[in-house]
Amino acid sequence: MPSLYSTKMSSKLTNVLSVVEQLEIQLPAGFAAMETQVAGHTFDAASLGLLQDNNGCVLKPLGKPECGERELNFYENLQLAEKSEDSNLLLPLRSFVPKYYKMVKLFVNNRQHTFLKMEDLTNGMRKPCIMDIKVGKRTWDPMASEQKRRVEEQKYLRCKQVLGLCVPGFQVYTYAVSKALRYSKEYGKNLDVDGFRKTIALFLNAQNGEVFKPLVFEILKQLYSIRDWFKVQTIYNFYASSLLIVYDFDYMEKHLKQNETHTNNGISQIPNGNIQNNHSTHFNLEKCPEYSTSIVKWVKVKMIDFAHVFPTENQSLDTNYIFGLENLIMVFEELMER
Ligand SMILES: Nc1ncnc2c1ncn2[C@@H]1O[C@H](COP(=O)(O)OP(=O)(O)OP(=O)(O)O)[C@@H](O)[C@H]1O
Ligand SMILES: O=P(O)(O)O[C@@H]1[C@@H](O)[C@H](OP(=O)(O)O)[C@@H](OP(=O)(O)O)[C@H](O)[C@H]1OP(=O)(O)O
Repeated sequence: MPSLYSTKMSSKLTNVLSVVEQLEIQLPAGFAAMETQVAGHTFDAASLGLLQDNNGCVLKPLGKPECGERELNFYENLQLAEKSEDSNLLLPLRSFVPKYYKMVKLFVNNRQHTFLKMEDLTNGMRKPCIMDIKVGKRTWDPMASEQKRRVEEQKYLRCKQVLGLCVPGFQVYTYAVSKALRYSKEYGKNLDVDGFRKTIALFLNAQNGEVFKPLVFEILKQLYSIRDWFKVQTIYNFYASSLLIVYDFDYMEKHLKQNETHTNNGISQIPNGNIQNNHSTHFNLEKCPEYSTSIVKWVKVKMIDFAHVFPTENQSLDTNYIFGLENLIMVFEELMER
């Protein structure tokens, strides 16, 4: 069962802060535990979670030394993309990841920790629906121990081994209740392929099987751009990296109400794409100008978590990531077809 998070900022903060308080974690003034973190390492005896500041930024702790260093290098390389011999590939990659500002040192519990300061993808959203989707059948990196490989290969089995995708966490606002429903990794670990599809529909607030197509359309548009990049890049292998999909339910609700009178509750049809032989259709986005509205501002698809990114060995495509990404695109395309 999901847990309920209040819509009110203050009580949501209280919810999360209580964990911090219980563990007696002291945070620097102006920072709080990130209230919209849906997956990943959180505050407990062994690790730190993400923080947020008052200026629309999140701070991700570096975590285990080897992971932290890899993620820091990844972002700093991107910052220097103009000077790189791979600038033609690195510059577009920048637009697929959160804006990175700098590395900062902060005291937590009187101990200094290093954080990566970056754009909060949920900033400005009143009812952020957030899904973390880990991409790839293989979620262990070349340095992983036998034990780590075994553990990774047993997790999210019925979903990850078939689709190359898994859901370590998400939250969604719905028409039914005013609070966000939060689903943990335990929910994700029990999903099979059909469960995954249904979970995507749930995340998109599908009504009687129908989704708000401009939303799916925008998600697909952003996924296609990422796929186009993966079809040419041979620099990196992205192991255990995620796509974070975020949209603002508040905006969608208002948009639907405004358009209720003339677009059948805002859920409209678009020219059919065609899914044959299990190949992705690639909708012709230019043929659907009605969906290219202000929606772009409240829907984001970004790549996150680069703790297990490695240079490719033979300058080959990242087929592990591409496999998962293609399947994700197909799940969204199926929803456009309904
Ligand atoms: N830039 C961002 N903006 C908004 N939310 C973010 C951002 N980066 C991370 N998050 C939130 O934090 C969560 C965890 O992020 P991330 O996967 O980077 O952490 P992690 O601890 O490295 O995860 P893992 O345990 O899988 O290694 C995401 O699911 C998302 O909810
Ligand atoms: O404990 P670690 O070494 O930090 O590895 C975690 C891992 O424990 C965690 O698995 P689990 O808690 O679900 O069993 C992984 O979470 P996922 O469920 O999202 O796969 C983390 O991703 C692991 O962290 P890392 O990716 O840095 O190895």
